[in-house]
Amino acid sequence: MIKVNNISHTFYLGKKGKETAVSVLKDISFSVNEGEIITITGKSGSGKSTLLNLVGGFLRPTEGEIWIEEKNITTLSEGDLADFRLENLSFIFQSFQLIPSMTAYENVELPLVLKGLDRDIRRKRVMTALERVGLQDHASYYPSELSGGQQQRISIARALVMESKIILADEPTGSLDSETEQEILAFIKELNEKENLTFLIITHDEEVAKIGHQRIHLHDGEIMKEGVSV
Ligand SMILES: Nc1ncnc2c1ncn2[C@@H]1O[C@H](COP(=O)(O)OP(=O)(O)OP(=O)(O)O)[C@@H](O)[C@H]1O
Repeated sequence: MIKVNNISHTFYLGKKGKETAVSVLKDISFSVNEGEIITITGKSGSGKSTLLNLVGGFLRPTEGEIWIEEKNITTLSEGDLADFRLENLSFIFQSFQLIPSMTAYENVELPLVLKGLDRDIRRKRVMTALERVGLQDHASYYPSELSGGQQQRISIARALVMESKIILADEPTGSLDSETEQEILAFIKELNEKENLTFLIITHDEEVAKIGHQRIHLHDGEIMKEGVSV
């Protein structure tokens, strides 16, 4: 389902002709099966976000290929990549990235508006997504009226509403207290088990990493250890 083949990534900083090369990822390979949770840990600066941005198609690798759902995304044009992302990938962020002036309902609805779907279809899908995260009664609340855990659930609903099978998560519990972190992790596990959703989660937290069926640890842009939980 996701295959990362010998990815390397280098950023070039400074003026053309005088660039400094910063090698951030070196020869990374792994694959993720449908319905699997993979967690990627590593210290700050180890390359986790860069790897997530590559798999999400926001960056193109300097070397190597990334295959998602049998498609080599590294060869897609910008337009095709944007369409592919919309159809196949959803994202969850540490900071939730909800729009403060929009209600929970409107935040979840937004990607469907961008997709150009009709109002009736949108309503059905938004209410189903809100039910799936247990917040159907909070549709008219603004983000500031919700707890951190509830805001993350709304951002998960916004990911679910797209009905993609793969969710990429960047420190999904990084802004939550430990009790709420456990609640959100249990919810991610439930979604994974009940709905066979695939998660790629980056985290610096070993506790969060434990939910991975497969675990990768990055050190200075290289895979240092891989593990399979028991
Ligand atoms: N756009 C960029 N241009 C140049 N260098 C970058 C860019 N993005 C990231 N880097 C560098 O790449 C390295 C890895 O950064 P990355 O954000 O992937 O690490 P990370 O493990 O996600 O860190 P954190 O946990 O702090 O978010 C860092 O040294 C960073 O300075």
